[in-house]
Amino acid sequence: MQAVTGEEMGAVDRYVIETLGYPGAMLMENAGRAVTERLLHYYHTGERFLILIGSGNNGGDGFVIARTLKDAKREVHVCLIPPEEKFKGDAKLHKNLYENAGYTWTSYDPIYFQKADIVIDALLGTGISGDIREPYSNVIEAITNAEKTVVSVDLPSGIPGDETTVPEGSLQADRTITLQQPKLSYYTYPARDYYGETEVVPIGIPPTAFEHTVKTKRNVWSASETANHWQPWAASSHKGNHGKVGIIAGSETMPGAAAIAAGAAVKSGAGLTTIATPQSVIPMVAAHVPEATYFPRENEISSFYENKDGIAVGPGTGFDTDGPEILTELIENFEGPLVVDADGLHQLAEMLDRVRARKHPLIITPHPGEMAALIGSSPRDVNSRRFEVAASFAQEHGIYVVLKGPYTLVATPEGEIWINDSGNAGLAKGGSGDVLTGIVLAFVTKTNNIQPAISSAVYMHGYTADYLLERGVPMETMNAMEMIQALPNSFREIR
Ligand SMILES: NC(=O)C1=CN([C@@H]2O[C@H](COP(=O)(O)OP(=O)(O)OC[C@H]3O[C@@H](n4cnc5c(N)ncnc54)[C@H](O)[C@@H]3O)[C@@H](O)[C@H]2O)[C@@H](O)CC1
Ligand SMILES: [K+]
Repeated sequence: MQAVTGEEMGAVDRYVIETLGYPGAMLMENAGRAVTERLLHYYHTGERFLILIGSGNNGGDGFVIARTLKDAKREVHVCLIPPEEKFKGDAKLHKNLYENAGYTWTSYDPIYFQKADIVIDALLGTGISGDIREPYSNVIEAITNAEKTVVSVDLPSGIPGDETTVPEGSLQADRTITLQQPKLSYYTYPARDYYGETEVVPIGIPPTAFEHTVKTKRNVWSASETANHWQPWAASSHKGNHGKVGIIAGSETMPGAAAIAAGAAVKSGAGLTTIATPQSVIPMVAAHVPEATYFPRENEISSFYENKDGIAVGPGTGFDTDGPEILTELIENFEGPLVVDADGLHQLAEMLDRVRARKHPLIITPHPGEMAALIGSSPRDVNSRRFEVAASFAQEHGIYVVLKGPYTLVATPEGEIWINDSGNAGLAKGGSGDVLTGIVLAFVTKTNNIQPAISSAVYMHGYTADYLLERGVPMETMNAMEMIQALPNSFREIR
């Protein structure tokens, strides 16, 4: 499913209307009917509806919803927020149809909240710009104070379609029925919290309209995509087929990161895993990952990477003195997929010219803080424009960016984005990133199809946390070792 900004949705609408000849009023009819169908599905025990209508096309949808609910003999009161002469175009047409059907409305008065069970928010849609102005800010405050169930049409009023900060006083919906495509704001926080339960309903716009108008591809990657891209093991395979991976990880103060990343790689299908870590750390890590072989990091690193099919570098390395040289050498000379995480990312900012010159896949897995350090900005800035930051950094440097967080984004060198929809807050703790690095490394090794491999790894990482949560493991106690142990179960369910 493709996610769009408000502006892109507007361009799609214009294309459908002007180039394909669909009447705008028909799309509005489809939109309103699709919402009514869902409302009748959820609320079928005599609930009373109050529909609040704004002056734009979101309000126009409101008139269709009102008419079709009344046709279905439901109890509905309709309040217009702006004066009636403000309605134009398709919204005005549907206001007329509503009236011609013999149905009535009143001006807005908060008294009507008293006789309502469900408030339908058809105030503001993707046409919002800037802070919420009167009279809408007042009405939204009154909705909040009324403490009724709120269902928003397309998006909660105030929240824009694109990713940005949330305007103060935006409406908190219990449920949102989004029209045709999910909007970017749905995949960004804190905007996501305002949507409540959300579903997307089709309104009859054909795929060709998106192909012709939306330049940036941003698609959701979920269980079905992961299953479709699963690489089954052939019966005749041997350990060399599944990739020889190398993990440069761990240090005296952070040995666990090596054990976790390598443990995850071993359980995610890597054929042979070798860990490069300081000599003194090897016995501790080996006690946890007996399947791996070991390489003292003090040795010449070229003999470590030369025969590998994929390398990950960074978890818990601390990387003090030898870090930059190792990373530079890998970027310049290692010919397989190279995954750079954690401490490796701290050095990468100084090597971006080398990164751009690299011919082989480079995958970085920053959290917003690490991403901010790479672009010389703040985590707050990154979080307010995750899509833009991930896509432009990936494109500019010709790499794959895995920008972690809720709805982890995978951006490709072409600037396409894949939005991951698995995972929960149990992942927001130390060690979880090391698990992801191990799974990503195992999946990207021995394939030429890098983006599906990364997205599948990200999906499985999140899904494994969901699997644990569903089986009663509290988010607070979820840890990296449990995640690794649960991989066989979550793999079995998805592949
Ligand atoms: N053909 C189309 O374009 C379709 C549009 N649809 C609906 O139309 C919506 C978009 O319609 P519009 O582009 O008319 O815009 P909206 O209906 O979202 O809002 C536009 C209105 O909001 C006011 N406004 C904008 N920013 C404001 C602010 N900060 N504070 C207070 N008021 C503000 C404007 O003055 C204008 O009256 C979609 O969200 C969807 O619900 C659907 O009917 C499907 C078809
Ligand atoms: K709305």
